[in-house]
Amino acid sequence: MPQNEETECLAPQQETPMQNTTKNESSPNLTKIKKKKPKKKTGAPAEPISEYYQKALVDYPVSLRNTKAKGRHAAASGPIAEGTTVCHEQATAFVVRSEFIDQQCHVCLDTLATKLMCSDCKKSFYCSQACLDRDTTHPKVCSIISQVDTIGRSTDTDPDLLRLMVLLMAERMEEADIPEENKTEYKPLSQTPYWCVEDLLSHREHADRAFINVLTEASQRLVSEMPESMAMSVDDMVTLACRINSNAHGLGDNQSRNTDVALGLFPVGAMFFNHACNPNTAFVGMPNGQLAFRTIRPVKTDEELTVSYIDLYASRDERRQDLLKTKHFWCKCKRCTTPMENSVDRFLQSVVCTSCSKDVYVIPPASIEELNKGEKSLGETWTCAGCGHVASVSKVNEAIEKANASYTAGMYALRQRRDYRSACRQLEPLAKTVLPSQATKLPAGEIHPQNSIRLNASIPLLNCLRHQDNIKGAIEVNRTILDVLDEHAKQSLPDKTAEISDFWQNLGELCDAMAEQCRVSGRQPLQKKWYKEARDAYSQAAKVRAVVFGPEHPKTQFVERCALRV
Ligand SMILES: C[S@@+](CC[C@H](N)C(=O)[O-])C[C@H]1O[C@@H](n2cnc3c(N)ncnc32)[C@H](O)[C@@H]1O
Repeated sequence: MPQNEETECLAPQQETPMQNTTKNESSPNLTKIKKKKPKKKTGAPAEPISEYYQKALVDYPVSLRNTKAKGRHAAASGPIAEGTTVCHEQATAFVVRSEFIDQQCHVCLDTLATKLMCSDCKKSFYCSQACLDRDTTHPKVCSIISQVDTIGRSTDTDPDLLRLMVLLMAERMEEADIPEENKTEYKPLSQTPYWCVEDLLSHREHADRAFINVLTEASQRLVSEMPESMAMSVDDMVTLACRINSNAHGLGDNQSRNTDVALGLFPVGAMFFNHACNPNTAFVGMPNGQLAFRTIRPVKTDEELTVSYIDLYASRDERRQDLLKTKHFWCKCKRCTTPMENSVDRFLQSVVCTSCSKDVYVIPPASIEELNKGEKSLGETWTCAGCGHVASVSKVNEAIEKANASYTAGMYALRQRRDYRSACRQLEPLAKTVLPSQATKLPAGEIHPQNSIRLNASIPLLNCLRHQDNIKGAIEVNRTILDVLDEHAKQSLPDKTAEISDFWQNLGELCDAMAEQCRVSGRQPLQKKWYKEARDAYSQAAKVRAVVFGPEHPKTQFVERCALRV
């Protein structure tokens, strides 16, 4: 059922004008009139869920709901153990991102050893004749795809978005002949039909004017390359692009770390899995353009199944800004509504108290208006959540500004000058830290060990150290990252995520490399020690991946094989 986007979206921008209207209407007379209480959003059902979606999820322990308070969402129909698949879907369409276009198979997403390339557009790549034969859509869109990069460049539009639009329009064309009554038919793991895409929220009303303008131009150009049977109105194409922006999911490759190598539209998952900043479910890319939603913790009956659309370890202000900008809503999940002084969020953006050296000064979160304007008032003083010590904002902020300056300088050295030494000098002090579980007192007046800037600095630092062949240094940073993620998990954030498994795999590879160095230099006892460390790290990666991705997933099996090999 198409949704009413105005009532469905819980975006704050819509609430603000409504409040203003009430204010403007108040006149002296109104004091005599009883003010109507604003209607509270309740758990009452909104529109019923279409039969197709019920069938698509009938084999999973979920109940599909549509309430005024939460919109369409999935809840647990009974208690669910961690590591349970709660939705598994074949994309209506997906594309390999431009950056990886000749590195992954466009059908199964395997990393390409041998490459079969479409000789006409030179934009479509396959690992085997079997995959090439399975791609029955490509011949219909090949000539349009060959124009996408040129159109993207000249209109300043993302070519990946344009390619996905073209593939979706080809799917729409294929469906034109299916009788209406057959449209609710569902075959397990068959591609979700295009008509479901039209049920998705578009948030077009919130889209940037400049984005709509460039898309209008790009759509006009694309449509001129298409046969009439595939074309749709430019206006509908712009709405389709907005739907993709609000609902598409990234897909990782089949073997390695969590890089998004592809982008797909999965209407069932996108429609029923809302966001929470401390989710109980993760979405994971599967081979062949499929997406699975799997629980990462035990879930109680009736609990909503939620995923995170954004970086879990970003500060509250950063997460809110990201969600407002990209998804157009103000998150009201438990993590976001717990007072700062009781929430893990206070550590992600603050400085260790100079009086107790245990807790941090609470930095009040920004308001919607401040985030929309990009300006935040800091106030005069901040208070420590642990001992109540009051500090002047300028003092606390000095440490934050210093850390930000080091981070910016490090990233500039890395990205603009490829100066790995200088990048390391700037980033290293941010990455090194004493953790709360390892000391009774933390370094007073410094950014907290869990401050998000430390994680942001540690990841590029790891790459710099690897680049300089400083494997020992990289192992130390990798271990600190895992310890910081463990601290977060102790304060209720998930302890099993794709990122955590990636850092265990990374540690395994680094220890493996150390063992190899010892083998070459004939240091046998050390070689043994490093192999054991590598084995342990790969086994940890496998344990986490068995929950997040499932035991059958190629990524889980890959690290299991690594653990057996070393
Ligand atoms: C991928 S869709 C999620 C599915 C959505 N419930 C639907 O009915 O189509 C993303 C959009 O859902 C809404 N949404 C998701 N999580 C939300 C949350 N925690 N609070 C408010 N709105 C949310 C926002 O409008 C967001 O842009």
